[in-house]
Amino acid sequence: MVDLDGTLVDTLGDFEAALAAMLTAIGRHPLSRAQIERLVGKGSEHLIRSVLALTAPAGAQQDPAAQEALTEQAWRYYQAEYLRINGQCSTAYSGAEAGLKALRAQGLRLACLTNKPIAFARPLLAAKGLEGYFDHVFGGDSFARKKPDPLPLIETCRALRSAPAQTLMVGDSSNDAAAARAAGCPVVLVTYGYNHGEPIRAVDADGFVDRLDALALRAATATPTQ
Ligand SMILES: O=C(O)COP(=O)(O)O
Repeated sequence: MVDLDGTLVDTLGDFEAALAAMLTAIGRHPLSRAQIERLVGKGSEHLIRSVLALTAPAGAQQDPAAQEALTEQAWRYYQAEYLRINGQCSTAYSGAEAGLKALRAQGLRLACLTNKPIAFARPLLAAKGLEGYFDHVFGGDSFARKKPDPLPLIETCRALRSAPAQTLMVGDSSNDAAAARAAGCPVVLVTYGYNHGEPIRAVDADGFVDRLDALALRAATATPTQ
């Protein structure tokens, strides 16, 4: 199973554009890509709440009800804008499509498992010509809990009809690795993704690859995994 943001597609440009529109609409300044990179990977609700906390006017005290109302409003702006620009400011990583194609050619069943809402994930994969490689696509709202909880990985293994120990998670972050460890799945991390702005090689994983097509080459000589 393969993560989406930071693993298959570099989506920072989409996040930057959608967040800038949302922040401007509520009278705040846009964030830089470096700031956004640290916040991506834990789903949209976490992103919106973190962005609102980071851009809150200094010394401002808000009561919880007003804060919830602002979060709701921000989410509505963000969702509409993200759906509008989804895929326009993002690029599939070099080697991503070739890697998926080669893994499929080896007879492996593939799932995309992202914390992105499913309503964002499907159109993005379609826009980048990647949707057809997957037997299943699951988003952050497809199950009751998101990565780093093991539940989405366990459910994805079930959908793939593959035991967790035989099912490889490919991701770009400590979030993906923690979920894989908790689910009992082996995990390989790509070295070019976001990892919440932290160095990727410090993360506990079973391997690292610089390109997805390099992973496919390695899989061709190893035990079958999904
Ligand atoms: O947080 C997101 O929206 C995307 O997260 P992902 O790295 O699981 O694709």
